[in-house]
Amino acid sequence: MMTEEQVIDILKPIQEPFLHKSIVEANSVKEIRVKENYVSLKIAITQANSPEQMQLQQEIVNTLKGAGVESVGLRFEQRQEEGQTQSTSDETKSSDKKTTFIAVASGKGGVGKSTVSVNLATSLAREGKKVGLIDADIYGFSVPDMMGIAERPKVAGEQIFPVERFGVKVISMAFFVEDNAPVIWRGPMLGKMLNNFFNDIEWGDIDYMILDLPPGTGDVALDVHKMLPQSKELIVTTPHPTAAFVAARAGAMALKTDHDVLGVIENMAYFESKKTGEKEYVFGQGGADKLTEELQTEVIGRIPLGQPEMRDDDFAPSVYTADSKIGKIYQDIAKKVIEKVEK
Ligand SMILES: Nc1ncnc2c1ncn2[C@@H]1O[C@H](COP(=O)(O)OP(=O)(O)OP(=O)(O)O)[C@@H](O)[C@H]1O
Repeated sequence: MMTEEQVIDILKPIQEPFLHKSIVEANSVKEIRVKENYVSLKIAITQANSPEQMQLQQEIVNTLKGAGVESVGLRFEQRQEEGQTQSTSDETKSSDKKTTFIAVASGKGGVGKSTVSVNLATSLAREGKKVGLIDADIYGFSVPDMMGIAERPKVAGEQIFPVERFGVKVISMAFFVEDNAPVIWRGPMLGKMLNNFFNDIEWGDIDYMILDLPPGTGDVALDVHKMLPQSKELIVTTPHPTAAFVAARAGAMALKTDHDVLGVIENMAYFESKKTGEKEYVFGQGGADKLTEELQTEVIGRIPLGQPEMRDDDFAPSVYTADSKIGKIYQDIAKKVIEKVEK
């Protein structure tokens, strides 16, 4: 049987991922228990529930097993400044109390719901918020491509860690299907999958959880409403009166299920000439105003037509940079959302 001192010796070469010194030297090993061929450890890490924690976990397990330990039990906790530690083992999931859920909905496809979800999430993160984004558009998931996400979530045992991009933690159905195969699921399966997105992912602390809903008022939208009675709704429409008319149905569903409608975002609201600054209302005018009247809410922002700049160094085809004109409009939208939620 191994002694505690021997375990410490074995752990010495392993680095604390954030402090760049050994976990032993950094006093990260808080508890050691050895019972026959079983070693149980409690480790304090600078950033609990991070991908680094997962790598450290693997390294510790592999190292101990390499030294002949048969089974390893590991618990992590958040490292505290004053040498005090607080267990986070029960807090790995997002704590619902603090998290504001915002479902982004539209009456029909193609109005820019996913583009708005992605840019709202990124802008909230730019405001310093902890943001999660669930691509709940499980039939037509597009968020990873839009944000230029190539990697897949890290998995450790039963834990799944969302992929982080521009400070936003992202989970999409795209991560779980092979080769972009279409998802053909029936209603009950969809609800189950959404449930998994909420409960089986290690979100950590989240201030704002954005949900990119499928277009329309189908099963998934309804499931989200049932599952998250507290979620707030943001409705995306184009300025065309017909689009707004269809969007009103999505809004009506939110209201019927007692959900708070935060407001309306009018996307593709106008085209602004770079030369003259003149605005052309390509898709008509008045749709969002009509919708807000109907839903007794307000227009949170109007986004003109325009594609994000293409950047080779940080490819994300649908994310507007912070200093671009549309990026700034999204920043104002994020500020307004924060003000409305936190006032
Ligand atoms: N303001 C805009 N200016 C120019 N193009 C835009 C704008 N907003 C969105 N688009 C483009 O319109 C297309 C549809 O956008 P997006 O996928 O976000 O819509 P959606 O409502 O989520 O669609 P679906 O419901 O089919 O997933 C995309 O190609 C997107 O790049």
